[in-house]
Amino acid sequence: MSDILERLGATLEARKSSAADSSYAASLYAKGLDAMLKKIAEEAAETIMAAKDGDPKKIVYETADLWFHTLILLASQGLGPQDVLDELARREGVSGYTEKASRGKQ
Ligand SMILES: N=c1c2ncn([C@@H]3O[C@H](COP(=O)(O)OP(=O)(O)OP(=O)(O)O)[C@@H](O)[C@H]3O)c2ncn1[C@@H]1O[C@H](COP(=O)(O)O)[C@@H](O)[C@H]1O
Repeated sequence: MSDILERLGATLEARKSSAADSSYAASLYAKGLDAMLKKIAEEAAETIMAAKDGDPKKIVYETADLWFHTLILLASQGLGPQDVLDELARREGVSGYTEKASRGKQ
């Protein structure tokens, strides 16, 4: 896993036991699941708008915000970036068609 994802995942895990007013992540955990999901929806919309604008710097910036907020969601559910990387690794070399078919959705 990339070092930054590993460090950020560990930081976000630690923030789960921090006081709500001590950090941005801690405040979002305290607000609860709906607040986390709302931020993900907002950041996804901002990423889409950046792509529609065709602005590479904005796309990267907004995608970083989106990833960051999904990492908060993962941590809140007892998961971390390694879980997603493991899933991507599992899919390596498996075509979308094969994957869908194996789940009986084709
Ligand atoms: N990578 C990030 C990061 N990316 C985005 N953000 C915050 O996510 C929010 C993004 O929300 P918006 O773009 O909507 O901006 P906003 O209007 O300020 O947000 P709201 O007030 O609407 O929630 C901003 O407050 C950003 O500061 C981040 N906050 C923290 N991190 C990392 O998380 C670590 C822990 O952060 P704390 O929990 O603050 O200690 C830090 O050391 C950083 O490495």
